[in-house]
Amino acid sequence: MTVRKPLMAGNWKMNLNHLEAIAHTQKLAFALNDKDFDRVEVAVLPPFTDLRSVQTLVDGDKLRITYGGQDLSAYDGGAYTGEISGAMLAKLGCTFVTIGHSERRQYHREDDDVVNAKVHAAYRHSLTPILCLGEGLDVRRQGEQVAFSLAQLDGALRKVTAEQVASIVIAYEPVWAIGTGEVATPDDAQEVCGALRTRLAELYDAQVAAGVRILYGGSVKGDNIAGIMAQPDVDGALIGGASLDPGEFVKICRFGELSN
Ligand SMILES: O=C[C@H](O)COP(=O)(O)O
Repeated sequence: MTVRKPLMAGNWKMNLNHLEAIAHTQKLAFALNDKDFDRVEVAVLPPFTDLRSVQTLVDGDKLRITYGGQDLSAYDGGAYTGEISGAMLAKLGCTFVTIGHSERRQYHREDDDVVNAKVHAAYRHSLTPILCLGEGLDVRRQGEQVAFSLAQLDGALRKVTAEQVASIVIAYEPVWAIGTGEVATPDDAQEVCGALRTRLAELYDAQVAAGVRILYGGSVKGDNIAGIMAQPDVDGALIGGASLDPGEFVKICRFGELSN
C-alpha cells in the first residue's frame, strides 16, 4: 500500500514582507518539533521577495520546513519584465511552486494552456508543482464540480509524463470556499479529490495515482481540518488566511490538535 505523507502548505499570498517572514518562520520553527515533521511535511509559500530570508533561516538552522514560490514564468529567461523563472526559484532552494491558483486564473487570466506551460517550466527546473484547480460557485450550483475540475486537470497535464506526474501535488480549491469562511464539507472535498485520483489512474496508471498527494484548500482552519483529513483521498491542505497566524497554522499541521 502506498503511504502518502500529508502536506500542509501555507500560501501567504501577498502578505508579510521579508522581515516579517523571518519572524514568522522562526515562530513556526519554534512551535513545530521533530514529531510533527515526522508525521507531516510543512511548507511555506511566501512572496518572491521573502524567499531569500526563508532560505537563509532554513539552511542556517537546518529547519525541516520546505518552501516554494507562488508562481513562476512559463519561460526560462530573457526579456520578460517582472517575471521570475523556475531556475531562479530552484537556485533559492525552492521545493515547490504553486501553479494555476484561482487568483492567478481570475486576476491574470491564466488559462489551462498557460497553466500547462508553467507545469512544464517547473519540471524543467526540478520544482514540484502544486497544481491548483477547482470550480466557482456557478459551476457548483449546476452540480458540475467534478467535470469542471477534471477538465482543468486534463488541461494542466497535457504532455506531462508518468515519471513527472509522480511527484506532482494537486490542490483542489473550490473558488467559493477561498477566503470566504465557507469551507467545503469533508464529503465535498472527498468527492472531487477522489475523482481526481481516479482520473490520474486513467491518464497514467493506478500506482502513479496512488502516490500523488491531493490537497484541499479553502477556509481551512484548526477547527475544521480533522474532518477534511479523515477523507481517504485528501492528503493535506493548502492554507491561505490561517497560515498567517503561526498558532493556527501549527494547529492545522497537527490536524486540529493543540499539542502533541
Ligand atoms: O491558497 C490557498 C487558498 O486560496 C485558500 O485560502 P484561504 O485558506 O484563505 O481560504
